[in-house]
Amino acid sequence: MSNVVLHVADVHKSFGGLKALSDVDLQVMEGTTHAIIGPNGAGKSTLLNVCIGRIPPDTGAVVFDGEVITGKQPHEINQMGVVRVFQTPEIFPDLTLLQNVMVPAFAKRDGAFRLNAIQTVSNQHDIRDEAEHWLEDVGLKDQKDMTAASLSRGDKRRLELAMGLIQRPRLLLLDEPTAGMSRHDTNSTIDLLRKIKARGMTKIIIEHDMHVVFSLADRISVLAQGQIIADGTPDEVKGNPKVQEAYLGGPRQ
Ligand SMILES: Nc1ncnc2c1ncn2[C@@H]1O[C@H](COP(=O)(O)OP(=O)(O)OP(=O)(O)O)[C@@H](O)[C@H]1O
Repeated sequence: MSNVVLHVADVHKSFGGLKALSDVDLQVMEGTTHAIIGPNGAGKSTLLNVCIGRIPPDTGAVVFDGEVITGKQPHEINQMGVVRVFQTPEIFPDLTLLQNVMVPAFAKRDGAFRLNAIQTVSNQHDIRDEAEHWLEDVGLKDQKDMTAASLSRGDKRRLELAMGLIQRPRLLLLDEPTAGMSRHDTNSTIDLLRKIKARGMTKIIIEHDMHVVFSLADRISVLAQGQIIADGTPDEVKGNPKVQEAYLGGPRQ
C-alpha cells in the first residue's frame, strides 16, 4: 500500500467573516497526481498557500512525510522538498535560461540565494550540467543561452518547471499550469507533465481546464465554498451529482 505524502488535517481558515476553508481533510498518496478543482473563490489557492506555509490555518494541521509542517516558514517547507511552480511567473527575465535554472539549485544547496552570486554560480560545473539536463528534459536546451524575457508564455512555464524539477521535489505543486495558454501549448504541457508522472513524482495540480485535469489526475478533490464536497477517481468525481451541480455543470467547464 502506498504512503500518504501530504495530509491536510481538519483545516479551517477564515478571512474576517468569510470561511475560506472549512473542515478540509485531504490525503495525497505517494506517486499520484492529485487534482484540486472547484469554482472561482472555492478556496483552492488558500489551501495551496496553507500547504506551503504562506497562510497559517486557524485550526488544523498539515503533515508532510509524517512531520507536522504547520507553523514552519515557506523556505523551510521548500527545503523539505515541497516545491510550488506556476501561477505568477517567478523567473528572472534578464538572466539566461541556464542561469535561471541554476538559481534554485544554488538556493537549495546553500539555503539562500544571492543574485550577485550568479557569476560564481555560472562557473560551477556540477550545477551547470544539472541545469542543462533539466532544460533538455523540458525541451529548452537549445535556447539555454537566450534571456528568459524572450520566451513565449508556454516556454516560460517550461522554464519554471525546470526550475522546480532541479530541486528534485518530493511533492510538486502545480498552480494552474496551463492558465492563459493556447490549446497547442496546453497539449504540450500535458505531454510534459505525463512524462514527469511516469517517473512517479507526487504532484498536486490546481487547474480550471477540465481537459488538463482529466488527462493527468489519478484522484480529484472538489472544493466548493471552502469545503471538500467530493474526493475520488476521475470517474467517481465525474459522476457525482454534487460536483456536477457545483462545478462541472458551471460556466467554466
Ligand atoms: N487574503 C485574503 N483576504 C480576504 N479574503 C481572501 C483572501 N484570500 C482569499 N480570500 C477569499 O477567500 C475565498 C477563497 O479564495 P481562493 O483564492 O482561495 O479561491 P480559489 O478557489 O483559488 O479561486 P480562483 O479559482 O478564482 O483562483 C474567496 O472568497 C476570496 O475572496
